[in-house]
Formats: sequence, structure tokens, C-alpha cells
Amino acid sequence: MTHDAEPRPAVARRSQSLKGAARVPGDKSISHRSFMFGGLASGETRITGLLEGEDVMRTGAAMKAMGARIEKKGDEWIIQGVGNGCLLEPQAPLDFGNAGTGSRLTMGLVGTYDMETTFIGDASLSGRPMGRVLEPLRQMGVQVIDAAPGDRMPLTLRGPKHAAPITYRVPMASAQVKSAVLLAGLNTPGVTTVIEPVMTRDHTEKMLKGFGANLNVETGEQGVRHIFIEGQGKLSGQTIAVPGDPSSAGFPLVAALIVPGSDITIENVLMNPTRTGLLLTLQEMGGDIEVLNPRNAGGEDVADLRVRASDLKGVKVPASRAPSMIDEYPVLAVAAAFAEGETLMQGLEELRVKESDRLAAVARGLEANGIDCTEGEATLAVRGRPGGKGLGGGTVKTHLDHRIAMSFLVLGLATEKPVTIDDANMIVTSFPEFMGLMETLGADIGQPV
Ligand SMILES: O=C(O)C1=C[C@@H](OP(=O)(O)O)[C@@H](O)[C@H](O)C1
Ligand SMILES: C=C(OP(=O)(O)O)C(=O)O
Repeated sequence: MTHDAEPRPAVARRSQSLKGAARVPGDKSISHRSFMFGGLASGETRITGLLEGEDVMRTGAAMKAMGARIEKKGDEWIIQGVGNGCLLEPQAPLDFGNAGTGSRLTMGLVGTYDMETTFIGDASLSGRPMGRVLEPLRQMGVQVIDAAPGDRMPLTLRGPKHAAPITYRVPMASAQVKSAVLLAGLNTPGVTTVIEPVMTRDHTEKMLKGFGANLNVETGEQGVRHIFIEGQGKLSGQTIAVPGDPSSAGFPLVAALIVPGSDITIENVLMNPTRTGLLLTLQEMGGDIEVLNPRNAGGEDVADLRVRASDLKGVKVPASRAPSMIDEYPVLAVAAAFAEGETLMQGLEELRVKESDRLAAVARGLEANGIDCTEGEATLAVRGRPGGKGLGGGTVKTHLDHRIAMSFLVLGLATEKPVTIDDANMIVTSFPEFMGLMETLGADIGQPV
């Protein structure tokens, strides 16, 4: 998709009960890292189950521009990596489209190389703060030779002849910042240390170890993690099966809870404990979600989720849970709109710097559809109306944000009146199969008339 594609509105209408089984696409975080680490490691990496969303494809294109060979054969992606320390200077700016993860992790990956790399993206990505990654990179000797005001993209990095290892305490709960520093450490002599006061998704640590990096984690008092990575070691190609994305699973999951009579199964969902906050919260709200066939696949826990329509009640979601469900708050707010009583979500400051200001975008979208809510600085309170009577009828501004788009389409499946979103284009960044999958389950989503 080009950055200036015409907006494509969509509408969701109250649906019959959702039924059937479905598989959501591969996890986005693991897919980005599979392309990155496979492109960097020596030898061949083979990937199945990769998310072929636009964000991930941009990461693949960036790795190709820096020397990796990437092709698809049948269901498998096959990568010939360059070898750690051997990325080539890209001949043109790297365009990351809408992807925070792709751009921030790649800044870490290439920042310490003695070469120039320019990062560009769409209007949403160009508005997001990059200083959180540039700050530790500067400490390692990386020069930011050009950037838009406020350390934003477009920006150009120039690495030093020899990067300096650092010890860096991540100041906000961010797996992207943690990962960027660890990846910069890969091309730096000595040991780079990341201190993570609040644990975030650990895919970088687990996968780098799998690729052969010398990486160790010590967990101290109150769960503070010290992650040590020794630079300039060898990484070797791996075989990876990417499990289903729990963030994408959140959409059919909430839809089945709120559409009366529904009974669906979502298969092969990643159950890494750093990603299961939504599941836990929905279960606390009274959601009938059965975890079936729990198993281990390629080093990650996965399971099938059977979900039946449920009477939900409001709960208080503690701030400490935010890292394990950070991308799921928009769809949780939709579930809360049908719950008895108030749902209070706390610790939401990071939602302000996602593809949109998600806290504001969710609050405005709920209000436009008659749902009573209060937006605080870092909190959202939603007072639900079980049955959805009188709700809906609004048009939601999506602000180039895929999760806002999908969440509000889910809302419209159970409100009395239809819900329209101003643009469905961005859904392809993380869940290209969304419309088809929801339709297969029985959801009524289409073009506005
Ligand atoms: O590391 C990752 O793969 C991600 C980390 C999170 O971002 P932050 O690090 O900004 O919290 C999350 O919102 C994003 O969708 C994916
Ligand atoms: C925040 C998200 O992604 P990113 O930061 O990679 O753009 C998301 O997918 O919800």
C-alpha cells in the first residue's frame, strides 16, 4: 500500500451468533524478529507461519536492502543471512511504512555499523517518538546526522568505527527499546547490559539465544531483569514456526464474547506469559474462554481458545498488567462497553505514542457510539451497557491505526446500530486476513452503502 492510498470506509452490523474455528496469522513481534535475525545470522533460516502483513514485509525489504537473500517457496520463507557484523550499507532510505517495531529494532540493529542509514515511514510513524531508541544509541557512539524535530523520522544514523558497550536502564516499559539496545550490542565489542525494571515481551531474548547469541538474563528483587549480551559472536540460521498472534486473536475473541449465542475456537495462539494479559482480564470479567490443548511449539507455549458468548462484568485492570496486553486495550474497551458496571484501565501512558494516541482515539470512538467513558491522563474508565441497546450509529476516526479500525468493527457486531470506520486500509499492516476471517465466522462487515 502506498502512503497516500484513498481512505476505504467499512461498516459492521449487528450479527448472528459467530460459529466455527479459525487460525489467526503469525505473531507480528516474532515475525519481524524472524526476518531480522534470519537476515543477520550466517547460513539458512526457514520460517513457517510468518505474518505476511505489511509491517513485516517492510522489515523483510529492509533486510534485503542490507544484503540478506529472502524468498518464499511454498509455505516457507527461506533466508540466506549475511553473518553477524556483515550488513551492507543500504543504497536508499529504508521505508518502514506504519511499523514502530520494524523501524526501532532496525535502528538498533544497524545503528552501530560504520555506515549511513536513513529511516522513513508514513504519517503515523513519522509522528512517533524515536528519541527513546536514539538516546541509548548516542551513548554507544552513534550519530544522528539528521532527524525531524523531536527526534522523529525521517532520520539518518551514522555509526562509529567502534561502538562502546553500555549499561542501559530502560526508562519506560518498552520491548522495542530493550530490543534495540540488545541488537546494537550484537555489533559492539564486550558486554552490553540492559536493565528492565518491568518485564515486557521477551521474544528478542528467547530468539537471540536460539540463534546462538551469548545472552544471559538475571532476575533480581521485584522482578528487575538484567540482560547481558556479548557482542560480535556468531549467529547461525534457524528453523522457526511462528505461532498465531494473541493480539490479532483478541478481535475474534472479543467478538465471540459480545455477540449473543457465539461459540468459536481460535487455534494455535501464542500463550507466552508476557502476552496473555487480555485473556486473563477477559476471564476475570466472566468471559467463557477455555484454554485447550496447551502445548509447546518451537520453544513457545501455544493453545487453542474456545470462546463462548458471556455476560461480562466490569473490572479494575491494574497498571502492572499493561506490558502484557499493551496492544489489546482498544479491543478490551470494546468488551467493556457490553459489561455490567465500570471497567477501569490503569497505566496506559504508552498508549499515547502508538500508531495513534490510542487512549484518545478509543475514547472518541466510544463516545461517537453512545458509550459512557472517561479518559484520564493514563487511564480509561468505560461504563458498559449489556445487550448494547441504543449503542452504535457513529463513525470512528482511525488515524492510520489498524487496532482502532479492527476494534471498532468488532464493536459494531453487537451494538444496536451499525458502526462505521473512516478507513480500513491499515488493517493490512498486522492482519490482512481480518475481514475474510471474521466473515467466515459469521460477522456482518462490509462497505457502507
Ligand atoms: O517489541 C515488539 O514487538 C512490540 C512492542 C510493543 O511496543 P513498545 O515497545 O513500544 O511497548 C508493542 O506495542 C508492539 O506492537 C510490538
Ligand atoms: C503498536 C503496534 O505496533 P508498532 O509499534 O510495531 O507499530 C501494534 O501493532 O499495536
